[in-house]
Amino acid sequence: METDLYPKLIGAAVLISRSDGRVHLATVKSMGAVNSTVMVEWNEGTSSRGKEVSNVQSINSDIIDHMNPNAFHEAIYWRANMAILIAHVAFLQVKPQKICVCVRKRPLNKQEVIKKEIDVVSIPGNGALLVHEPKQKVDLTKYLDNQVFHFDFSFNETATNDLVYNFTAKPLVQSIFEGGMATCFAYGQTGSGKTHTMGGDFTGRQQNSAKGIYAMAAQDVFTHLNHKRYANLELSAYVSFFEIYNGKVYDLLNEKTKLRVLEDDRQQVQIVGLEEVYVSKAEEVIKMIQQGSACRTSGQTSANANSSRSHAILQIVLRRNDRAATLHGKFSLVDLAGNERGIDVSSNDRSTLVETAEINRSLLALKECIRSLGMNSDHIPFRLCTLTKVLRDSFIGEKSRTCMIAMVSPGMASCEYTVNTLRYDASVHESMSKVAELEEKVYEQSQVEFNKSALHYSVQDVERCPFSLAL
Ligand SMILES: Nc1ncnc2c1ncn2[C@@H]1O[C@H](COP(=O)(O)OP(=O)(O)OP(=O)(O)O)[C@@H](O)[C@H]1O
Repeated sequence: METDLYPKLIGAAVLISRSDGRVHLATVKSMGAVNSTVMVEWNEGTSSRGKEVSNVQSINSDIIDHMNPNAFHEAIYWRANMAILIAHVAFLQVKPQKICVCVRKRPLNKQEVIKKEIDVVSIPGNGALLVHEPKQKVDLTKYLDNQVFHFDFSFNETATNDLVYNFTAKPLVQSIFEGGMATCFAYGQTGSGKTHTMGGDFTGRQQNSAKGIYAMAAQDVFTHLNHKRYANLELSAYVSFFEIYNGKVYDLLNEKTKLRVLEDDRQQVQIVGLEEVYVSKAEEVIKMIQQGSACRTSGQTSANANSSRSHAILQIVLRRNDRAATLHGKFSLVDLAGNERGIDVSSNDRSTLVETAEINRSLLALKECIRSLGMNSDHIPFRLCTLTKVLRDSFIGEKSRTCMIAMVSPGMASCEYTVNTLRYDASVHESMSKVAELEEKVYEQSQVEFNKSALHYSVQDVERCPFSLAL
């Protein structure tokens, strides 16, 4: 195998299937140049596990170059020559889903640990999540009500932003180059990790914007843009960054100028005067993320001292290099405001309560839109709020792709919110399943042939992963 291809595989997401039927999300950590070995790592419970697979046999450089999840075939074939371990790694065709619904649990934070909060969320893997909700019977005996939720993917507290990105937003980058609209939402209770996931890791109050999904998506957009496959499309990338606060739009790249949202006679929604900046490399986008995040509206809630009280939307827009700069594709990355019940907001101030009511109203409207989409309804209630209005074109059209990542806090004190978030996410997941079933049938006919019986994991899981490894 050509060793210069190794760096391109590092960080790639793999799905590992164990002989006992357990499935784990993993990443390629390193590639050994000497004897063609690959080291993969995954999380099991709270500990991290790794495995070295040796004797990598062949690799198709063209496919690795493209890293196109929609075009993966069995282009890479690795076989481990160990007695107990027979590894079969294959690039498989990843099914481009209309909507992917995932959940991510954050670790207990310092305050929760000091308060000796009990972790009530466990992630057994394979898209499942368990909430152990403490309840009381009428005779006052206490018991744990264990509720199970199922999603496309569930990430535990040890998952990195990289891993979450690989399974959620990364597959959507491709779709905007194919002329589609993609949207990735981070949803959850205030303080559950939405900004951490989208905007980047925090070290104290400092946010590392290069480590968030915004930046990773930008990086991938430039990787695609610079690839020979898309050269003839003659595309350029532009970025806009705005927030929706109390139903009003503010430009985060232009001193928080208040903007108007108008709908033209062709039902195209326009944000009048929104700054759309030409960008030529990911570093420029990272600077804009820092600039925009710094002026986002924040406040204090009972769960987060520095809570974002607005929906922030970063859009990476692809335009053709023609005179009209025709829109080719658009990726909207949305860090939603934290959902919190009005009575739990620490302040009794009327404006804070109005703010909370507005946040919850828009989140409900968003769910309604996604639900209507899931039911293939003729009427999608986009006009319910500003958030759904400005994202109108992200939902419509055959080529639109959406990913919803629900964040949950693990502490017992957050249990009620966690369950609410999961119900919201699960209902989105459920409403899309009818569409998914139909797509599944069509897709199965066009699926590349591979020996399903040799793989222990469910076909559905495999199709969603960039590539897979059976142990
Ligand atoms: N996966 C994680 N690993 C480590 N720390 C995390 C993780 N997720 C969140 N945190 C930490 O938890 C705190 C709150 O996270 P964050 O601000 O991202 O929450 P949020 O959901 O955006 O809240 P809000 O809606 O109030 O803005 C931050 O200090 C962040 O660093």
